[in-house]
Amino acid sequence: MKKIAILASGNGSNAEEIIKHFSSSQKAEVNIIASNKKEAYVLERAKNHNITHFAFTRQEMDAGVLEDTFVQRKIDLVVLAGFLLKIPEGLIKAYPEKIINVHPALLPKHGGKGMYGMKVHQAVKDRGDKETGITIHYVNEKYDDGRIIFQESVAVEEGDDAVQIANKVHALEYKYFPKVIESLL
Ligand SMILES: Nc1nc2c(c(=O)[nH]1)N[C@@H](CN(C=O)c1ccc(C(=O)N[C@@H](CCC(=O)O)C(=O)O)cc1)CN2
Ligand SMILES: NCC(=O)N[C@@H]1O[C@H](COP(=O)([O-])[O-])[C@@H](O)[C@H]1O
Repeated sequence: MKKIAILASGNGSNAEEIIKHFSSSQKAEVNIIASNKKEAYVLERAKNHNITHFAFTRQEMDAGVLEDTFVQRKIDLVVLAGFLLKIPEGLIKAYPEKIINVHPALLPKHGGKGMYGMKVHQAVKDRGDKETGITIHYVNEKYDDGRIIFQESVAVEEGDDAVQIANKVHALEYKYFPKVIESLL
């Protein structure tokens, strides 16, 4: 049974879709969920699904709590699902090409420091892009710079506001992220 760890900083709707996708799988399980925000709703979702979960501070992350925990639990794949801190070198070294992230745009467009959540969708709107989408990529030491694994696009229509764009992107995430994760295990 392959073991998945999820890192998230907020609501956790992607985490929930991943949990549901693997809930009856013989191949893999969501083994642990962790957040840098003790009040993040993703931790409530983990609790509701009886999945081990914990909160950590930036200092604890920089001291190696994530790689220590994940190596001890024999985690096979680390999944970033709305995680908003930079993954430190220690975790990347411990999990080379084993940390993946979903970005809510078609990288290299609208990526990098400061580009997360609604900020991304507002940028798509402000730029007047005719399409947006999702990018699933390996995580390296820079933001949104790792090797791209998968992209899917969706049209941005004239009257779409940032929230409507976000909803379209979320639909793509829920449809494809769990399947791409499964394909990597
Ligand atoms: N080493 C890496 N760490 C992370 C990556 C990555 O590619 N390499 N991806 C991000 C996820 N992400 C985009 O997909 C992303 C998340 C957050 C930011 C950002 O600018 N964060 C702010 C802090 C926000 C906060 O504390 O609430 C910042 O760094 O100032 C950019 C991109 C996850 N980690
Ligand atoms: N740059 C990183 C970034 O913006 N990630 C985005 O945060 C959202 C988290 O939603 P969720 O907590 O409901 O899954 C997702 O749309 C994800 O693509």
